[in-house]
Amino acid sequence: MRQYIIAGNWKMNKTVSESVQLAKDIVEAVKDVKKTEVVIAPTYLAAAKVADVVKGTNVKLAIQDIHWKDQGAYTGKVSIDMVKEIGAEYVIIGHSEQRQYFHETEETVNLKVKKTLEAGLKPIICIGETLEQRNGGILKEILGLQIKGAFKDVSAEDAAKCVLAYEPVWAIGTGVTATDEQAQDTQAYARSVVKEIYGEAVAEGMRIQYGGSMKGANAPGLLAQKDIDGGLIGGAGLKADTFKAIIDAAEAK
Ligand SMILES: O=C(CO)COP(=O)(O)O
Repeated sequence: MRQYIIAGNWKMNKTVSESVQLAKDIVEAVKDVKKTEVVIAPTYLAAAKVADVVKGTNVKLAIQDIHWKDQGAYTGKVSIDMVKEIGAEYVIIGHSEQRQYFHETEETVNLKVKKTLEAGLKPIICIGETLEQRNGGILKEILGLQIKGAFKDVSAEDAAKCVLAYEPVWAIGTGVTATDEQAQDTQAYARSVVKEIYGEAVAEGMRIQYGGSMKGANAPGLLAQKDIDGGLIGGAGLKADTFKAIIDAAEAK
């Protein structure tokens, strides 16, 4: 049985004080959640203060990105040691917004995955196709490249610590969700690629989140699918009650 993981990716939303407040609201809202792993990913600026809020609670901290170098002259970037020191457990890597707007490539995703694992933290590796790619019939090819690229030279033991997040680009922030069937079919395919690389045990153990306009109303249908093990939530993660509605759907399974 794979444990559901519901993660709120706050993206470039919330000031530091707003982030602290939202973290407090979420901690309070989920204090009785037992089965589901709950994760939040604030901005860099708010991360250390949010870390203090979630310490000792059942809410875990993720960071939205890292640089793969240990330290040095990389203006604007944050290293894995900085992230580790404040107690983050997860790092979101390869988000489609990073890929679209900030030159993220399969190679940089792979470097970040390896750096995160080396430091003992867990990557949430985002994959997903654009509408043009889906309509052009290259969905499987794209996912195959993304998954194989992310896991290049990563051992099976390390791969087993990773979470995959399938986020169709056309469903992010658009209000258009993949249907239960589209998400299930694609995620089953993603799992088959993991199996091809690492075999049955790693593939069956790996959690694969769905992301893209997930909310309380569509979460029960999505989370009922065999290969959907949670959600990476954008918009609905910015309020404790809408985030909690998705967690409730996971808890009810
Ligand atoms: O990109 C996402 C999470 O990383 C999904 O965002 P939305 O839930 O706003 O569509």
